[in-house]
Amino acid sequence: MELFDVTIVGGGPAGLYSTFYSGLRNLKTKIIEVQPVLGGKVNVYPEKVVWDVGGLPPVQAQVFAQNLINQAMIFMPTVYVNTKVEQIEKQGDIFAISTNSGDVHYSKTIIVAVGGGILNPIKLEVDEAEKYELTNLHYTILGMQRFRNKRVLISGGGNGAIDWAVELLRTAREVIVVYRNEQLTAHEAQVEKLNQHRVPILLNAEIQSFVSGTDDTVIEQVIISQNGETYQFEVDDVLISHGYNREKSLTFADSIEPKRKDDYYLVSQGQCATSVPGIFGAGDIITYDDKVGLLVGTFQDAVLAVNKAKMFIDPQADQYAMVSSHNEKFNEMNKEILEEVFTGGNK
Ligand SMILES: Cc1cc2nc3c(=O)[nH]c(=O)nc-3n(C[C@H](O)[C@H](O)[C@H](O)COP(=O)(O)OP(=O)(O)OC[C@H]3O[C@@H](n4cnc5c(N)ncnc54)[C@H](O)[C@@H]3O)c2cc1C
Repeated sequence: MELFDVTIVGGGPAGLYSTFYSGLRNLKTKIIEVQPVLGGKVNVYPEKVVWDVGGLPPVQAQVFAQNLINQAMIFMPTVYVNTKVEQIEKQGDIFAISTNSGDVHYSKTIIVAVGGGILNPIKLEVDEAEKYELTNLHYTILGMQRFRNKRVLISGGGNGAIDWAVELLRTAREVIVVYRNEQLTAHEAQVEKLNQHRVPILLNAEIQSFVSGTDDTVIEQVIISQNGETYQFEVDDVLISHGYNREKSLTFADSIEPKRKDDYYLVSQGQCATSVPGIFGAGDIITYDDKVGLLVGTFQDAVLAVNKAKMFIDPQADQYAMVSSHNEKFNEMNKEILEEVFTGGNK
């Protein structure tokens, strides 16, 4: 049995930064992620530009995710992907973490960083919709180029849908928004951008069916119903942004008390601590007063959670890590980086 100091469940921004910080604090670290790739929710918006992380120039989300992964790997943690944590139980002083592959991982502490859980897009309930998923019916956008000069119909009126509509204005020939409610619920400023570009927005409207062309798997027309009338739109692509269902797969065994009724959450106890000594939380999964559910919030949580884990294992430990400029761990790497700066890469 290999025992780790810290096991981080979830490889999104909170889990990745926890991994880095845990290494910085000399903790033997493991990270477990259910998806085949690390990065968490940031992988849902790879081409979006992220502006609101301090000290970082505006950066495409996919580059940002890769930077986070690179940083997390600096202290060579043990990494499991394609691995779903199913249950956590207490065995004496340590935790046993069971996964879908049947393996059990052992750890002195755990940082739960599962964000919104395992997210699956809410699918469209229209006859035979699945058959178009391999061609021009999308639930997320992995690259803008595909939509260059295309006519794209978007179904949805929340932040996700409207953010995509605004992004698509840069590449698509035409964007049409269809939403079943009376009013869009997205941020006003984004809606205003659509209005400025005179994007047709059909409210009280929903997709009723699709009409394929000669290729039976390609949508050529979308039939929309609105206030008892039906309308037909020629399209190149259809994007459905109706939100996500959260798979509540992670449970806590009876050896772990107290937990909330739905068996998914531990009772939170202020910032990043849970009611269970040795289990901490970071990122979107945890709540506390004035919690910031953004990337910057995940970093603060990660630092707090790791520091608490460190002090749980060693109550005499410093409360937080030495600042990076004084940290001996970076001495060698600093030399390389500075040499590169001074020589402009020409050694
Ligand atoms: C469209 C969109 C745009 C956004 N834009 C911005 C922005 O511009 N700026 C900003 O600051 N924030 C933005 N955010 C918010 C930001 O992405 C989140 O705050 C951040 O991703 C939360 O990180 P997290 O690590 O807590 O959770 P997540 O990113 O959700 O990561 C959690 C990870 O845990 C994994 N997981 C879940 N359950 C298990 C399990 N049982 N076993 C193993 N792994 C599991 C999941 O697969 C996932 O990879 C945006 C969010 C969205 C949806």
